[in-house]
Amino acid sequence: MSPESVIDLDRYPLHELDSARGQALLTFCRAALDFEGACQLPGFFRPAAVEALVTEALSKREQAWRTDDEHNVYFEPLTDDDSARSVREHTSKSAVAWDLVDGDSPLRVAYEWDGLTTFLGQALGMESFFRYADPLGAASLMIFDQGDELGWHFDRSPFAVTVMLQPSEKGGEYQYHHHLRSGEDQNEAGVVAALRDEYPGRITLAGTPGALTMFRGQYSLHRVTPLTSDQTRINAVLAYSQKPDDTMNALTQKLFYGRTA
Ligand SMILES: O=C(O)CCC(=O)C(=O)O
Ligand SMILES: [Fe+2]
Repeated sequence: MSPESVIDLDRYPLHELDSARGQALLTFCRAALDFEGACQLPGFFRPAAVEALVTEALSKREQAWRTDDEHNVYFEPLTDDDSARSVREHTSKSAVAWDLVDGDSPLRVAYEWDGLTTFLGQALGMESFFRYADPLGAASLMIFDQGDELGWHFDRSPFAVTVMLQPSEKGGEYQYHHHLRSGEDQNEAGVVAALRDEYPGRITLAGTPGALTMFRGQYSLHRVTPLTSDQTRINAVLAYSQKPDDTMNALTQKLFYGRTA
């Protein structure tokens, strides 16, 4: 399978980034990321690839690692005062690790193509940008069932990349508050207000099948709302690092995938 059969290069010319359309695409992505902290490209994966990946994810359900945890927005120890650290969030989902993804999976074909890595690094404005070398966490398939959600949180990584494969019917939406904090200002009052649904400017992104989303989740508080109907939400999470050959530590592997590798 070729990258071209997975990614719609007719619409998104990743193989010709120097062309006028390629440059316009990069300008569009950078502007969207600056403007609202996220850039969504609908129809990025072709329908046949999306369909194959939904089948693949569901066929690996038994091997997926199920997480069901309480945490705060910082993934730091919960406190019992009235700070943002004390607010309990819930996250549950099932993750199919990278080493379980098929050799000829459309996800592997896309992720391992340098053309995609180069494009994402340039769109996200990163001077150094590498595929993650982790055998479990490089690219994963995430499965959300009824009641599953990702509680409000800030990411550790400055950027994240996902591809929607099967949206949920009800709930399962990506919501965020753009730039709620910064490197200099934690804006704890704003965080507490957002957690109480009392902060303006909440943005909701509903992904369509095949849509690629880049977002900056380190300063934007975000979540995936609980799924309230039984249609499974499935997406792929593509991980990258600013360092070459970067991996997770064993503890993080255990937390996300239930094992080390
Ligand atoms: O599933 C999503 O749309 C968001 C994923 C996310 O926020 C994360 O993996 O930290
Ligand atoms: Fe996140």
